[in-house]
Amino acid sequence: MTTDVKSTLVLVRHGQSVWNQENRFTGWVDVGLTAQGTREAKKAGKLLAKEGLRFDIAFTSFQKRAIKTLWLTLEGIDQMYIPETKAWQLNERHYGGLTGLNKDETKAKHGEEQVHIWRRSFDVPPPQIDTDNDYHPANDPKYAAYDPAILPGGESLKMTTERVLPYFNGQIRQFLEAGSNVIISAHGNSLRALMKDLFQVADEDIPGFEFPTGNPLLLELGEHQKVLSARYLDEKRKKPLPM
Ligand SMILES: O=C(O)[C@@H](CO)OP(=O)(O)O
Repeated sequence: MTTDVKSTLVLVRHGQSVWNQENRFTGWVDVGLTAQGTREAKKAGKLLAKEGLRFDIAFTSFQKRAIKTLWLTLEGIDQMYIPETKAWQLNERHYGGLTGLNKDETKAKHGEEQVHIWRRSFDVPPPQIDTDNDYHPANDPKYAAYDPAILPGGESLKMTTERVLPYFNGQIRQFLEAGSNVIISAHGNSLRALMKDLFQVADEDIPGFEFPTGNPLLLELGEHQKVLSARYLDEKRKKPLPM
């Protein structure tokens, strides 16, 4: 173990979802895991079990693909007892007017480059949808308790960062500061928002980073949550890291 480690943070992107498999822009649509996604989440638990870590608290989104991934992962390490907080702020980036479209068909219509910009750029949002659109969270009973004005109808990664980071700083950082081990099960882009902050990735470099599904990223953190080490637990399915 690296010296001066104060806490451990594990970030896990949900296992493959039904719309990942169908190659559709998903965002806030609450699709479930596929059979492969379920296997990936169980494997995440097995990989974590080998690390012998004990977690103090878990966080996840309001979306069942991430919630189920958390549950299967915690089951795999026999730590289902830990407190678990769900927050919409950890949801996937809202894909606005692209929601539900097939990614390859969208490339054929708008070009590869435009689709890459929508998917991976820092500050280019997808087309916005109105609050009367079926895909707007204002029409989803899960978000009935929230003011529609704060719920997104299409977000860039930058906009996603603007709700993920205040949540992380206000609700999660205190546990890491106190030396607790924390697991967050979330989504490709809400996790990229966190990665950007934790690794201090420049806006222009963030398109180069993305999370594999169901592969826990284990971060050893020092003082003030400085990243001391980072590695994906499934070596064969890892992606580049900004360190
Ligand atoms: O569709 C989505 O919501 C996300 C994650 O699956 O896709 P992308 O890879 O385009 O960020």
